[in-house]
Amino acid sequence: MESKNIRLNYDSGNIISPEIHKIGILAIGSHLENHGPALPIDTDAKIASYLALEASNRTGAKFLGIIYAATEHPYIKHGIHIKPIELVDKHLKPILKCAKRSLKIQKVLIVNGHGGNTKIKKYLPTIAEETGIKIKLNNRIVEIEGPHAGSGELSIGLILGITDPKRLRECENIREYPEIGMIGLKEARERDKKIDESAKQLENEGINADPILGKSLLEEALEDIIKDIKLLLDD
Ligand SMILES: Nc1nc(O)c(N)c(N[C@@H]2O[C@H](COP(=O)(O)O)[C@@H](O)[C@H]2O)n1
Ligand SMILES: [Fe+2]
Repeated sequence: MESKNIRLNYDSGNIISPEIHKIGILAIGSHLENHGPALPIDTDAKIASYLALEASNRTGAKFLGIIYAATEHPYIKHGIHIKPIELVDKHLKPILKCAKRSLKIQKVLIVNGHGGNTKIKKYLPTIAEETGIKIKLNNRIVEIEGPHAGSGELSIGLILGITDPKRLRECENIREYPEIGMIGLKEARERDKKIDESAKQLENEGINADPILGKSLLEEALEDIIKDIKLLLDD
């Protein structure tokens, strides 16, 4: 039951401005994607959720949770994904409309933790038009984390507590875990030059899970996310 005559304390707490309550932060990752033996299948969802919640805590913007699906090129066979248009129509648009209706959200920063989701960028103008919400997509962590399920994600996982350090040695077994660095995903490497380069990078450098690297990757991404929140606030 909604009570219209409650005056809410919009200026309370650690917030950058009372106007921040119009801004929502929505995480998107992948919950069903292989990341070798030392990382869970929902690594991308957990990394995106951590970044979205931490940015929300540091700025006061509203944390809107996470989308339950992800998209990917069909030739990258390391998880269960849906088509971009399905992700947009069945998951993204409904949650944005609900945030506007229930929380009076007017602007949303989507924090992405999965490489394949960068493809939703071309749908954002249409979604904004249809929902009346200003939308920005932040891919920073995906841009800087390096090869899939490689040193970057393993290091981030050490900070988040989702990497199993006892299984790091098994990451050398590419036959068993072809998704690591996408080294064993032959078709993906043939179809996408960037993926092939990323695989070669991991083959040359090997795996090195380092909490100092993990912390610096997360802080660099958070800095970029908070910059985007401030741009949305001023827009
Ligand atoms: N080029 C490219 N296309 C995709 O569709 C991808 N999923 C990726 N992934 C790259 O691998 C790293 C981690 O990926 P996830 O976040 O685990 O999907 C990162 O460097 C991505 O750019 N790359
Ligand atoms: Fe990942």
